Parts: sequence; C-alpha cells; structure tokens
Amino acid sequence: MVNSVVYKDTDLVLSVESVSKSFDGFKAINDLNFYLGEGELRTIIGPNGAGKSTFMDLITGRTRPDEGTVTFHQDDGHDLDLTKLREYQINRLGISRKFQTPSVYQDHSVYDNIVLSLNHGRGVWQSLLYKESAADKEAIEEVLETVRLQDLCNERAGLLSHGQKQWLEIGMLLAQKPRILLVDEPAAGMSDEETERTGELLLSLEGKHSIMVIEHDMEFIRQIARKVTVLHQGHVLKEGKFLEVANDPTVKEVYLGRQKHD
Ligand SMILES: Nc1ncnc2c1ncn2[C@@H]1O[C@H](COP(=O)(O)OP(=O)(O)OP(=O)(O)O)[C@@H](O)[C@H]1O
Repeated sequence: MVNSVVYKDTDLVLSVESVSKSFDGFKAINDLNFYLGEGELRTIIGPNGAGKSTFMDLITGRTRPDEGTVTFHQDDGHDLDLTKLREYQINRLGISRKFQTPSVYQDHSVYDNIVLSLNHGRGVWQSLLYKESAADKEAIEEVLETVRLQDLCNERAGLLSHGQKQWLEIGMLLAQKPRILLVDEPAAGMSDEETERTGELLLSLEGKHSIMVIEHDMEFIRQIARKVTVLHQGHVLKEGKFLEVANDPTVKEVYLGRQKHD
C-alpha cells in the first residue's frame, strides 16, 4: 500500500474513513481516508481508473462501500453516516452532484430552468405554473448573477453554448443551496475562455459551499487549486498545494507523466 498524507482539519463537513469498495474482487477504492473542510474548494486528480468516480458514487450513495464510513457533519452538530442512507436521502441533505455532461431542460428558458430546480420535488408543469415568491425571485437573480447568465435569462437553454449549459446546471444546483457540491470534470469540452470563467465561478463559491472538483486539465487545476488530492489505485497518494503535488516525483510517475501535462 502507498503511504498517504491526509490532513484532518477541525472544521469538517465530510469525513471518509477506511473506505473500501471492490468490484468482482478488484479494489476500486482501497482503505481511503479523506476529509473535506467546511467551505473548502478541493480538487481531486488521478490517472484513469484511480477510483475518482467511484469515490463520488460512494459519497452520493450511488454505490455502497464494503467497509468504512462516510460521515456528513451536519450544521446542527449531528453526524450522519451516509453509507446507511439512500441516494435521494443524501441529496436531500444538501449533497449535490454535477455530472460531466450538462443536464438542463433544453426547451425551457434559462430562468425557468432555475425555477424548476428551486421547486425540486414538484413536476415540471406544476413548477412552471407555480408563482415564485419575492424571495424566490431574489434567489434566482442571485444565482443568475453568480453563474453570469443574467443577460441570457430569457434564452432557451437548448440554444446555449456547452459552457453556458454547464454554468446553468451549476446554477440549478446552487439554487438548492447545497452544502456539498461534487463537480465532475466541469471544464471538459470547453473553450479556453469558458474554462477560465468556470474556474472563476468555482473560486467564487469557495467559502459558501464545500466543493469537490474532479479534473484532468492541469491548467484548469492550477487556476482553481487550493488543496489537491491525488488518488491512485483507490487510495490517497498525496495531498497538498498544487506545486507540492505537481512536483512530487511519485505523483509525476503515476499521473502527470501519463497525462502528458507537466
Ligand atoms: N460498476 C463497476 N463494475 C466493475 N468495475 C468498476 C465499476 N465501477 C468502476 N469500476 C472499476 O473501478 C476502477 C475505478 O474506476 P473509476 O471510474 O472510479 O475511476 P476514475 O478515476 O473515475 O477513472 P476515469 O478518470 O477514467 O474516469 C476502474 O478499474 C473501473 O473499471
């Protein structure tokens, strides 16, 4: 097993301890320990097959671990073991996930997409017929401003660029005021300008939400990196600041060398 350096902060929102998960005898996640601080922006990197997606699946309840605990430290001071909960229950606790491909209501306006996500639980038509309160409107405006789509609020979502759709979906999740936001390769398929704006968006969320971003694009990671966790063979290989991680010989060997990014 590789030696790992895992930092444990006091103000935590999530503690993943001794978690393992095998698929047909293959350990995709192997005795993983990971701690996420309140309001932290964390980047997770690792070569293909390192276990990044499985790690997210274990947090969101999509997959159950064979061993270990995933503890969500709630606002009210009570801890909850997420491994005992179902996916929808975890989502209701304020743990949201953004998958790599954008998922928006193509035929509805940008504004209505946010309305639809605000009214989570109601059907599409019920949500659209529902009259937003002044507080809802304010929340929607705030989200649109955060994701910088105010000028496109009446535009049909299907007509947005790939990057704009990704921002809209992030906005839809933000409207639900998540405590933890898991974001899977947000910059994939984006232009350089869109990538930079995505980085600015994620940085602007720091302190307001706890965010975990899986990414491969090293330039983008450099832009958003605070603490970086390197996963390798389902275990934390290294954790630290971008340069500490990027200059680490073992990390270079297992990850950066193969990714042709330096
Ligand atoms: N449902 C499954 N059944 C069998 N094997 C799986 C399953 N899910 C993941 N694996 C295996 O577990 C390992 C880790 O996969 P995972 O997708 O978590 O890695 P990753 O770091 O997200 O990779 P990538 O960067 O390529 O997306 C891989 O070898 C994968 O084939």
